[in-house]
Amino acid sequence: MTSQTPAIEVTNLRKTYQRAFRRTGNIALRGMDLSVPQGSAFGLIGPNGAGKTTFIKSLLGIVQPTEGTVRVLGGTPEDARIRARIGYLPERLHLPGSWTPTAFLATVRQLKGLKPDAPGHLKLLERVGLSDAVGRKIGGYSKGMRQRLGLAAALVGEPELLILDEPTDGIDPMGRMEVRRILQEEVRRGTTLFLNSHLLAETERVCDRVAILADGRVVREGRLEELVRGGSRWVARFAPGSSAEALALAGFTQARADGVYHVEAEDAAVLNGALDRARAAGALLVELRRDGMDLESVLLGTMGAGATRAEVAA
Ligand SMILES: Nc1ncnc2c1ncn2[C@@H]1O[C@H](COP(=O)(O)OP(=O)(O)OP(=O)(O)O)[C@@H](O)[C@H]1O
Repeated sequence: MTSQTPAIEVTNLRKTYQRAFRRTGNIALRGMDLSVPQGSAFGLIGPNGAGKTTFIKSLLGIVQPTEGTVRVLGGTPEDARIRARIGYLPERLHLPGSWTPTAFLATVRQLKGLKPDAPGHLKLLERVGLSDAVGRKIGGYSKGMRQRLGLAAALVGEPELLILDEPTDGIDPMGRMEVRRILQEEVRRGTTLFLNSHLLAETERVCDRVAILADGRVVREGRLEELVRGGSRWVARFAPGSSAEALALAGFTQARADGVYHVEAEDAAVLNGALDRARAAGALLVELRRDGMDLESVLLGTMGAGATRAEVAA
């Protein structure tokens, strides 16, 4: 695998779940194409039933595609050596209740064909906030604690690719922040992150690329900043007393009475030119931001007017 090889590459991926005693099956993926660059933090979003979990399971060889090709880390999901380089947190975790977390992590490590590393497991448990629960049986863990242990298991062996299906499900807001920090650390280490989360704010904070899956197809894909960018419009707020006429001459259009203006600028030079003219006319800039959308609005816009916020956030 060279540095140019995508971490994940699927072409024309189709999956139909056959149903017993029925002629037609459930179509989950209808010809999905996707390329995830190495080292990226990639978010998959889409409404319920779009095919996200089916896609993730296809990446791991858990679901057999009906048609199409899947390449992961330059190989196939069926190859055990490839799977050993992937850390996976499934949507529904099945953990052995009578085991201790260290015994569980040791087994995960063994299944990956790696040498034992008991001190490394204690560090991992500390990293996911479970140091106080090391001696307890997993059966007594809360939902959030189980999820944290699942994340620790996914991190065993410093994987090159982390595939996480709803990683913060059941985790409290403080815990979510800690998980986000861990994911960001992993991406800085060079790991490729593939995240399926219904918490769009989480995807927005962690990911640099996003794909929208709807009805088994990728309907939009790109850099997060490009998807959420509302074109070349900026929002500027000026201190009270700034002259509206001078600001209009500098290229700013008044948006609200409290000093909020819009300005069109396709690049930094144009933006700074407008700001220089405003300042030269005595206006004091208080706040400046791109007039962008959040990921929820992007998803709503992509899904069409019929989609509701509840549907897209589900
Ligand atoms: N084991 C299965 N047998 C039959 N149909 C299935 C199976 N798993 C998923 N499906 C169907 O495939 C479609 C896609 O489901 P999938 O779970 O991949 O979607 P999803 O985007 O992950 O949904 P959610 O956001 O609700 O978790 C749905 O219509 C679902 O009913």
